[in-house]
This record gives sequence, C-alpha cells and structure tokens, in this order.
Amino acid sequence: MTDQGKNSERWYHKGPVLMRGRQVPKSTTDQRLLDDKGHADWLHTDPWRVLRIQAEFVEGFGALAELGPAVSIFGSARTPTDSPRYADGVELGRLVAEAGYAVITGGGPGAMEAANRGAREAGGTSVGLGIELPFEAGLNPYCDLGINFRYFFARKTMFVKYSEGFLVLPGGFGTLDEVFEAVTLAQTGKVTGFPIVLIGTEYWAGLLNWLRDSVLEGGMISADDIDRLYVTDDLVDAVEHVKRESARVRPETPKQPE
Ligand SMILES: C/C(=C\CNc1ncnc2c1ncn2[C@@H]1O[C@H](COP(=O)(O)O)[C@@H](O)[C@H]1O)CO
Repeated sequence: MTDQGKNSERWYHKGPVLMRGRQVPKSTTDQRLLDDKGHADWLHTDPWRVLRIQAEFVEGFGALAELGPAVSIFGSARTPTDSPRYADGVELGRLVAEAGYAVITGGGPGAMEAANRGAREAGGTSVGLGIELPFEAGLNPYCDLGINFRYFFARKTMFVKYSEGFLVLPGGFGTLDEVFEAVTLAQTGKVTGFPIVLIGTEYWAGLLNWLRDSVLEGGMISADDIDRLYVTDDLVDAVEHVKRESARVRPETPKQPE
C-alpha cells in the first residue's frame, strides 16, 4: 500500500487499485481495522463477502476433485413427480449412471430430483449442487453428495468444471441460464469438446426456430453455433452423444460403476 503526493495530486495504491484526488481514502485499511471497536458491520461488506466467495470455491473444488467423470443434468424445478417428464428425468439419471458417470444436478426438486433419484437407484454417484434461495427447499433426498452454494456463479463454475457435458430436460429461466452459459463458454472457446444436449424436440423447437430465424438471420451468431446444441427425444441417444463427444476429446473412457 502506498500513499504519496505527486505533482500536488495525491494518489494511493490499495493492492492493484489506484486512487487519485478525491478517491484517496481519508484513512488506511489498518487504521480502520484497529479503530473499529465493537461493531460488526464490516461482516456485511464486500471485502468480507470476497472471503465467503473464495471459501465457496475452495469447498466446492475440495468436495468434487475426486468425483471422477460426471455429467450434469438440468431441468425445471417445477416438474411434477407424477409427470412423464419426471419419469424421463429418473430414466436419464439411471442411463447416465449406468454409463459410468456421476450425475450432477442443481440438487433441487422436479427434474433435478428425478435425475438424482435415477442415479441413486442405479447405484451411481448422485450429486446435488444446491443454491441458497429465499424460498429454500433444501437438497432433494436423492443426493448422496451435496453442497449448498450462496452464489450462483461459484456453483455454475462447478457444473462446468466437473462435468463432461450437459443434458438438459425442459425447464424455465434457471435451465435456460445454464444452457446459455454453457453454449457461450463453448462459443468463446473457454470450454472445448463440451456436449450440450437438449432433450425434447417439441419443447425446444420454438427456441431453436428463434435462434435460426432471428439470431442467426440477424448475424448475431454463426451457423455452427447452433450446431453446438444437440437436440433429441431419445434418452439413450442423448447419453450416447455425450459418450461420443467425451471419447473424441478425451482418450480415457468413463469408469464403469463398481
Ligand atoms: C422453484 C422451487 C425451488 C427452486 N429450487 C432450486 N434448487 C436448486 N436449483 C434450482 C432451483 N431453482 C432453479 N434452480 C436451478 O435452475 C434450474 C431450474 O430452473 P427452472 O427455472 O425451474 O428451469 C436447475 O437446473 C437448477 O440448477 C420450489 O419448487
């Protein structure tokens, strides 16, 4: 930390941050630390929040480092347990587990619960990366390994870092956010060989038509960007697509469950 006068203008370095003129603080960080008697407001400030964010990454990396090959399954938190879509989720979780992958979901209800349930029932590894929400429902009972995140962005890093692809059942904003994050990471080369499979041709048709007719037509994306989204109704084909892509980009094949 440096605090100096230079050409009559005061400047101050706080780590990588440069402050000049009126931006220069009236006190130093250590003054504030030592003068701060008795009140705990600092606990709710951004610098303290950064430590919690760091802790979330450290805990996530620590818990998932030895997971082995995994696939993330997304889909609506609102899928009713007695619906055909829930049954698809269970079947998909089972197929993914039988293919030797751990199943990672958002740990919530609906399609997430279905996929965790399928993985658990098939004897696979069932992981839930939950998110703290104001209307907290907690992790579904089919998660064998669960982490509850405060921050969406830390949690999203885990889905991409620890899975070899995304399988996406019908869903709403949360699901769309996960799809578009993955496809943006693929488009910008931040992830390579990362299959994204949309399950349900009828459900996704409107979105794909809009991507072709407006987004591609308007020159906002390229034709091969749309090809990053593989669409199918067939759950076996969905899992096979992930296996094919994994085998193409990673020489080692998934371990079979013991
Ligand atoms: C809506 C209800 C609970 C929400 N609980 C969630 N728990 C964990 N993850 C969630 C939750 N809601 C959304 N997500 C994430 O987004 C995707 C689903 O969002 P959608 O808008 O429902 O499509 C999902 O894949 C999660 O990662 C009470 O029923």
